[in-house]
Amino acid sequence: MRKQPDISWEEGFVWLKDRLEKHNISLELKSFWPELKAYLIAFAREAEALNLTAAKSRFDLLAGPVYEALFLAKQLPPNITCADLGTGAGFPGLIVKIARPDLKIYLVEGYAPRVHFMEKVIKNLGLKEAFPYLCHLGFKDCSLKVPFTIARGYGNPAKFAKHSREIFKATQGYYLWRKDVEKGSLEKLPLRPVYSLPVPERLVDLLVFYF
Ligand SMILES: C[S@@+](CC[C@H](N)C(=O)[O-])C[C@H]1O[C@@H](n2cnc3c(N)ncnc32)[C@H](O)[C@@H]1O
Repeated sequence: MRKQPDISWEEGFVWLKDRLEKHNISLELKSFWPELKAYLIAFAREAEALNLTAAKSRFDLLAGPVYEALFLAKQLPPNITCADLGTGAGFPGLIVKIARPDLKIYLVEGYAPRVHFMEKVIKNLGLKEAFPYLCHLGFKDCSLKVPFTIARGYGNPAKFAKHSREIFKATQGYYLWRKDVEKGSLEKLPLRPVYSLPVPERLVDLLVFYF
């Protein structure tokens, strides 16, 4: 089968801006696009070395994790401190930070090379109040406490709720639940989300927990 040509960064910008506008996600993409693009280029370059499956194309990256992270970024209250659990190379936390500079974010990850990658990106972009944090949660002690947690792809919503509450003593958590990947039903969760928001045009719900 012939490989589809990918879109250019310019086309990607227009596509993403249109999608955000279409769904009333009022973020000023133009103001943080240079940092976002620089981060995604670094990610695409190193994803394989970090044992992360790179998105198949630039378009997949923008239409999937980036768009979902921006949807989440729009929902978060101003000036909060939060931790992204199992952030990998920075999804969604680093994207949220780039779009929402008012937030203080800890990027918690158990695999050291991914933490080193985020340290490098943060330094190169000159981001303030973004802190990669190496810890294998549930296996190593974690002294970090935060009022808010976020995550995507952390295994399942139950693990997210348990670690948010028990390890971080968080009072609220926002979880991007990929329903096609993480099977299960919300009825069976030990703690139900207070509400969930469908991410438009994705098989993803943003679950909002009060712990
Ligand atoms: C499926 S990846 C998802 C990465 C990213 N959040 C995303 O949406 O693309 C899960 C990540 O969580 C990390 N992780 C899983 N369990 C963890 C734990 N208990 N403590 C710290 N990191 C964990 C893994 O190392 C991996 O980088």
